[in-house]
Amino acid sequence: MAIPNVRIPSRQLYIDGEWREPVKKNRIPIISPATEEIIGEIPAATEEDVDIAVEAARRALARDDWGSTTGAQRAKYLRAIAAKILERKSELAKLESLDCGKTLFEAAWDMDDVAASFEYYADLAEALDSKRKTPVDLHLDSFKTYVLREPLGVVGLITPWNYPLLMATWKVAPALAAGCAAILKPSELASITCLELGEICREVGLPPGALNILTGLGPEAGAPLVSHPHVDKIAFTGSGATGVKIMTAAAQLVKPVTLELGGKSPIVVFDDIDNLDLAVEWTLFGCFANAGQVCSATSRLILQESIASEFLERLLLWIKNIKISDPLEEDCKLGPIVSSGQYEKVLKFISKAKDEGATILCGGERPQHMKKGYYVQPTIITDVNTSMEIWKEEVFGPVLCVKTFKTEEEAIELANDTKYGLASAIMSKDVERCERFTKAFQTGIIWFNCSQPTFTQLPWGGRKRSGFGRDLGEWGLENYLNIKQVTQYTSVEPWAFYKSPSKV
Ligand SMILES: NC(=O)C1=CN([C@@H]2O[C@H](COP(=O)(O)OP(=O)(O)OC[C@H]3O[C@@H](n4cnc5c(N)ncnc54)[C@H](O)[C@@H]3O)[C@@H](O)[C@H]2O)C=CC1
Ligand SMILES: NCCCC(=O)O
Ligand code: NA
Repeated sequence: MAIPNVRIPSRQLYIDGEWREPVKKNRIPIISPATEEIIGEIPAATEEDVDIAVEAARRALARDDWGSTTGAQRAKYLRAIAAKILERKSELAKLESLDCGKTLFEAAWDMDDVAASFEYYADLAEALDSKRKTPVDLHLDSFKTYVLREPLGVVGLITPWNYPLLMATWKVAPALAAGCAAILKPSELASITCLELGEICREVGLPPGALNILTGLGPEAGAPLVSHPHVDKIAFTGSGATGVKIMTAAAQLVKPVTLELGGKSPIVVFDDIDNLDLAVEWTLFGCFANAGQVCSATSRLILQESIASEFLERLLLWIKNIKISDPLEEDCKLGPIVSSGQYEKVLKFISKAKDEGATILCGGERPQHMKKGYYVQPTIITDVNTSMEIWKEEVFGPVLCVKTFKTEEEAIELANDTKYGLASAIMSKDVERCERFTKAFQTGIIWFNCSQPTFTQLPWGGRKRSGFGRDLGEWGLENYLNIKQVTQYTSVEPWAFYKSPSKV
């Protein structure tokens, strides 16, 4: 096994610009998904710590060094954070790989994306200065009006373990760019790099309380954040079940939420593709990258019948080349699932598919050569029907299920046959057909002739049970802004709605 030359820092909660022991002094072990060993621990926040962090955030907003900053001033902090991420890229990538099991290559990719997101929102923070106050011309002599874009306030950011620092960044960077004070609650399954973000913020001198990081369990640290009366908004990425709990709790206070809740996304492959291998590779990447633990994973392959057997044969050949190993090993292309709970859940999905009559074309078990760790072979499931659980539910593992179609109408019907609506992909050389599918797909993200490439500038989010609201791009920034209209009466004439007593 590769021995990582990286030390896991021992950290406390990051509150008010300082490391602070949780009030109840609880800690949670970090379990390596590759070895099943305990490799460290993280602090476990509870309601008491949430209260302290919320107060620190409120004080930051009330202080000039954060609450009265211009976008350009905040951009300097964001750029300094980006620079530190890049400086520590190799160490952070290793920490993330150790923590959640993603391959070192993908973790390094993510760190580049993290730095790029901070840079991107630094640009948007600067641009915000000229858009902060926008006059609206009513073409009236007696009124002058304008619209202000202001920071929304204290925001709670609750994030998952599949892209630990990147998912946090998609929320932290725009929240800070907007001028909010934020409380980040990363997943208890992968918090190491999010705590390092705290250290980076301390080093770059981010004003105390602007960002607070509370690690801990969902019900203990996440739920009190959602129900806290002084948290003005919750932005969440994670499971549908938790999304429902968050929306229900937030509704009691009429608190706005944005929810990114994953999916069961289709990839539709037509027989007119010029290059079979190209389509095969995108199909694999779309479902097996990050061991399939991707909210937008295209985990339903909808394949034109005329090329089905040839396509599946090619898939099987390509799968043989996927190196399954410790994620820190060079060229590893498939690491373990994040935790024993998630591992068991993935295997249960596979065995239920078998019980329901589907065929496991390949994979379906732990790889023989991996004696320890939560590894699952890349798995392809055929003979699937639309009432099976494997067709309907998000697996969040390296499991692809396949159905064939004859006509375009049938393909669209199968693609949209899901309660989710995050992403869809189509592989075809017919541009007009791709455009017809763009209109027909009931999702927020559409890929043509690829699956998964994600760019900071573009909106990210879904519809149906995949949630609502958008991360990334300018839409990501809007999440953290309050829109305030100001209407000024400029006439010297009385309004004259009531009869003036002076005229009686
Ligand atoms: N949309 C996405 O990107 C993700 C989807 N998932 C889906 O969720 C399934 C389960 O994964 P989990 O880790 O259990 O996801 P989860 O939704 O429980 O966890 C996500 C975050 O929510 C927090 N949380 C949990 N309960 C909470 C509560 N009552 N109030 C406030 N915050 C709470 C967690 O601590 C974590 O920070 C996966 O199998 C997958 O299907 C998981 C991770 C990411
Ligand atoms: N490529 C980023 C995917 C993000 C997500 O799983 O939520
Ligand atoms: Na972990």
